[in-house]
Amino acid sequence: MKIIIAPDSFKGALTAQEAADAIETGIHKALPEAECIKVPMADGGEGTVRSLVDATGGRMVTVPVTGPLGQEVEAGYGILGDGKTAVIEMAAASGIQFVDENTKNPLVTTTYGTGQLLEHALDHGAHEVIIGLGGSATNDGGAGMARALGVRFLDADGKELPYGGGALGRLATIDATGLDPRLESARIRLASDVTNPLTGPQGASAVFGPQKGADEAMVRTLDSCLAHYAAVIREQLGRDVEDTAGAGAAGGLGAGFLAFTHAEMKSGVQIVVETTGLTSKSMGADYCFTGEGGIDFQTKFGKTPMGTAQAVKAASPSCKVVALAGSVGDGIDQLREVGIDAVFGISPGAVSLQEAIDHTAPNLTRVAENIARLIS
Ligand SMILES: O=C(O)[C@H](O)CO
Repeated sequence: MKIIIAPDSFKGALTAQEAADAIETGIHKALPEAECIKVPMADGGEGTVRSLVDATGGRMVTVPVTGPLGQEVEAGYGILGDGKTAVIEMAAASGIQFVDENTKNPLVTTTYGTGQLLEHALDHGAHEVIIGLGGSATNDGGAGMARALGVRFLDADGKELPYGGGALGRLATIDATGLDPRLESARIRLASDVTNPLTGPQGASAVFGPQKGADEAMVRTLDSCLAHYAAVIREQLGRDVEDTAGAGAAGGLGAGFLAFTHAEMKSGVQIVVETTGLTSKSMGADYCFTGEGGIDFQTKFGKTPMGTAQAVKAASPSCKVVALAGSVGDGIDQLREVGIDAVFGISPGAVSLQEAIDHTAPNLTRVAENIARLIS
């Protein structure tokens, strides 16, 4: 019997690799002969770098870069097992965790450090880069990222603008002549956590600005700065990035990548499926065990268990897909439509969140073993 084990991480408890190990232990207690193939998964959100590094036998690299407030921070990214693909989560360099209640200020925060990570990856031989967008402290449209890669953003007097989305209203000229030429040929795939446009009521500033410290007046300022930025990009670079789905991700970093590189925007789980080779590994599979910390109807909008189920069933239509979750929310019946045949909560009873987190591995093992006993 061939069983694919392809969970996401269980946030705060286990990496995807650790979750897969715990599930495998349970299955082997009941089905010692089963051929288990472990594929740590992710959907582009937090944990994606770790899962892809683990799934491909890659390695982590840590680099000092400029944090969102201009401070030095240590940021990690992954080089995958093929040695030529880098995976960067923008939040590692420019994330919300680097600011606090007193310092968060999306008028001034910058994605410069994300650009430095990308440059470091190119310097170390990456030809393909996967960038996870989301969890940012920034609202600068990716101008900081582009600046780190050689673009100059000038005001009407020809002076370089300071960091931050609040300065973009004064943008007069984009000088992209110094843009790193390696970006011409690098394949960049953006794994976005949202599909919002750059500006407007559904845009980066209106929807995500408040969580980064913007009040109503600041949201209006930031939104008009990004609209002006998009207009200058349109005029001077001939690219229209304002309304593209995902352009508003990570404070408009999506738009920055679309404006200054040949990046393609894709669903995060799709990128992970492609990179791990999940579909080909699933040929002839009888069962698939997937899972995530929390599962509910939203899982069908592109989260890991859904993307996993679709990839596995594309390879083996008769494969049964079982999802294990720390918490099971409303509407899980809807998940059958997207290929998840059954969902099991792993908690043994009413316990505190901390207890549930602490016991995630043995709980996964116990439930996987019991399901495997039914199968056997
Ligand atoms: O970083 C952000 O702005 C949100 O996570 C949406 O991408």
